[in-house]
Amino acid sequence: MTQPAPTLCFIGGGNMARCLIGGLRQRGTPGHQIRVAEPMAAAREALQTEFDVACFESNRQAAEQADCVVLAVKPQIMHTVCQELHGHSGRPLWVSIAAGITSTQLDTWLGGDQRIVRCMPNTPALLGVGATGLVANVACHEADRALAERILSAVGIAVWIAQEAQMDAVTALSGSGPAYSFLLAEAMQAAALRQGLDAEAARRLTYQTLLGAARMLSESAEPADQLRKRVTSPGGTTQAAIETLQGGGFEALIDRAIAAATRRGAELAAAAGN
Ligand SMILES: NC(=O)C1=CN([C@@H]2O[C@H](COP(=O)(O)OP(=O)(O)OC[C@H]3O[C@@H](n4cnc5c(N)ncnc54)[C@H](OP(=O)(O)O)[C@@H]3O)[C@@H](O)[C@H]2O)C=CC1
Ligand SMILES: O=C(O)[C@@H]1CCC=N1
Repeated sequence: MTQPAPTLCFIGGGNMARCLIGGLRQRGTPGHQIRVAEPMAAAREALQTEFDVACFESNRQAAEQADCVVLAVKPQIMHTVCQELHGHSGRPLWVSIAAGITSTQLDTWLGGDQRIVRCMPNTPALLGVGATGLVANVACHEADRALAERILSAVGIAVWIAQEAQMDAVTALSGSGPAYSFLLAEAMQAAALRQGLDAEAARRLTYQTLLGAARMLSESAEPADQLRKRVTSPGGTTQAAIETLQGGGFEALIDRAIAAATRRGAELAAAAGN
């Protein structure tokens, strides 16, 4: 028997909410099942036009009768927003996408004894190829976990994480991860220009190369290091590039970047208070 479709409410209609809403709409969630609270009138109008969803200025009004409320505001204002939603009568499942903020903080701010799934999606959700890590608090039932997984797996893969303490690392890896790939794309294009390619050729060749590599990673049975070795002819061009990258501390730099992002998650939580 098919389950009845849940009503979702997004608190905050910014970048990440738009990616999730766009991904859900493109994959068949009807607009009338999605409500969005967004303070800016122009942004509400744009959301309504683009996605045919109901938009509200008031967070409480938007959250009314929702089965699941997705908290999609910045970590810095999450405390204030939760206080505003405190006492919500419908006892929805809360799904937070905020970096850093813990389920214990959310539970306290929302009044206690709340069912909360903390998750970390990423922007490729817009195209249905997102990657989300999730963790449920102890108050959640199997049905809550199933609902959260259903929502997030509609826009990509959803991976349950063993311990909430690991969510900052998930944020650093896959939440922020698309930006690392975009930075690589920017750097590759700039370098190609310096080697004499024109901008359009550099752009097209860079994008298709990253797309091809991503598809090989996800569709081939071989791990990344094997795929890399297949490109790297001994004494050839790739080896020259890889040696330059590794000589410059590429792996150590990535390690430090992911560690910095992980730390920043914990700092955001600490700054938000209890
Ligand atoms: N961007 C990303 O790639 C990812 C972001 N996240 C998380 O998603 C959350 C949102 O980030 P992001 O979408 O990038 O940020 P945005 O600033 O784009 O979105 C936040 C939205 O919340 C709105 N807002 C501000 N104040 C309130 C309020 N009091 N009540 C309701 N809505 C409000 C903002 O409106 P206005 O613009 O008018 O202030 C804005 O539209 C963050 O917690 C972030 O950690 C998670 C995964 C990936
Ligand atoms: O940069 C940020 O803090 C958010 C969380 C992950 C991606 N963007």
